[in-house]
Amino acid sequence: MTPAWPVPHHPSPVDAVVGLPGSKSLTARALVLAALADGPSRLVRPLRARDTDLMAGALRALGVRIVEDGEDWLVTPGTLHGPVTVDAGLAGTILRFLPPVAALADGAVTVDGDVRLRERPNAGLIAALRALDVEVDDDGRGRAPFTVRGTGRVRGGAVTVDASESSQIVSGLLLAAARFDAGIDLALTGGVPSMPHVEMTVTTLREHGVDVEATDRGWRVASGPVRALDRVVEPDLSNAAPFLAAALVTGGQVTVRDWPERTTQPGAQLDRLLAEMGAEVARTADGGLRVTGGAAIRPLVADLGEVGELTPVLAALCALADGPSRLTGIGHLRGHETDRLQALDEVLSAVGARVRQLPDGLEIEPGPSRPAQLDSYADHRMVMAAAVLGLVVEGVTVADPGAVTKTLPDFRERWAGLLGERIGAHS
Ligand SMILES: O=C(O)C1=C[C@@H](OP(=O)(O)O)[C@@H](O)[C@H](O)C1
Ligand SMILES: C=C(OP(=O)(O)O)C(=O)O
Repeated sequence: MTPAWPVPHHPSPVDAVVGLPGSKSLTARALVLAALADGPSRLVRPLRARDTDLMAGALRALGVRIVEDGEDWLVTPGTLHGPVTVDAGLAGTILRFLPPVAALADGAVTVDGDVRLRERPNAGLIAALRALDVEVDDDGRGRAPFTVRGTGRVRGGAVTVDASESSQIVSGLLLAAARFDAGIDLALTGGVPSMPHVEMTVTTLREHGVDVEATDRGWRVASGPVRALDRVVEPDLSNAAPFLAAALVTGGQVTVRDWPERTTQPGAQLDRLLAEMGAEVARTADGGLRVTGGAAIRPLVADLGEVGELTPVLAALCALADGPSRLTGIGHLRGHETDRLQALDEVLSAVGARVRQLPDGLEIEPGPSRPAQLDSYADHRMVMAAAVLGLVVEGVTVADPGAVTKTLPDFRERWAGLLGERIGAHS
């Protein structure tokens, strides 16, 4: 447990240009595909944070060579083998991307992690692996800890998958499928959240020369080699959310450097969403995204099913808006790092908003703000949401803010930099 964080109070307009480390989601995919490739790959500026370091550790344990070269990672595939126990921490990307890779290994691979990881839904993935004749020992509900007993090869072929609880179930199967004997013909039984993340998987696979196509009911991946590939990892646009939100909350201006022209990251939708909330959004001549806040924050009525991971910061903005908001399409957030609908209800209510939980979302009505001692819920994005609230709500503290190590270990130093403060002044 890290000591509680008194969140900086800074209602005056911020004016800052920030750069951000690599995308968690792109780093995870790049690592997995480099591990399954036909030669060595270089990852330039991968995210170095708990989720991605644990992913690298898991792949190393399976026989992949991953070494540092300055800020880069050099990945050299090896013969995948067990027996091994993998620490997935609290990472959904490891929980869902690693088991199909483990199925290609020879030997038992046990996946375990934090207490909360053991509650994160995964039944759809385990059922799909079993349908492909992969032996898996689990608690009967598909949750960690479970053991994949690989034989060095996976039959592959047609499989029906329930990915209604997480898009990562689809992504995990597609990422490894080119190495299955018959590839995969994946048909969905129901809906899937976070579609941009599945598109990110498809795009990343194609960049590695994998033949993948959308079908009527899902996706088909042909069996074949995964080409090795050197790649520069884009900055994490979801982690841009709290920094850009600071512009709205304080009526200031924040530019995020190196905003990609084209990307599959869901954070790219921040330009549209923040504009809906009253911000002025523009591209800068040198490739940044500049967000300027106005006199007030407009409420948001939106289906966030495609961009679920943006919800905590957007919900914090809703609590500071000039009218009631309604966020829907995010029932699956109950299975994230914490039950995010419950956590947001508690946090936003504590600072004075009136919150109503819906089966698939939240209604948020701003109220007179009040100081509050908040919890991080071991959730990086809840710490970031609290940081946004604390800019204008005086007296906000967050217990155990170290949760940010999941994707942005130096978040608090960066936040102090945004505000033109030195860390230590407030923490
Ligand atoms: O594939 C990925 O990298 C991710 C997919 C999404 O998962 P869910 O579909 O479970 O929400 C997203 O929320 C998560 O942060 C990252
Ligand atoms: C849901 C998230 O993470 P994970 O990859 O662990 O699912 C997230 O980062 O918001």
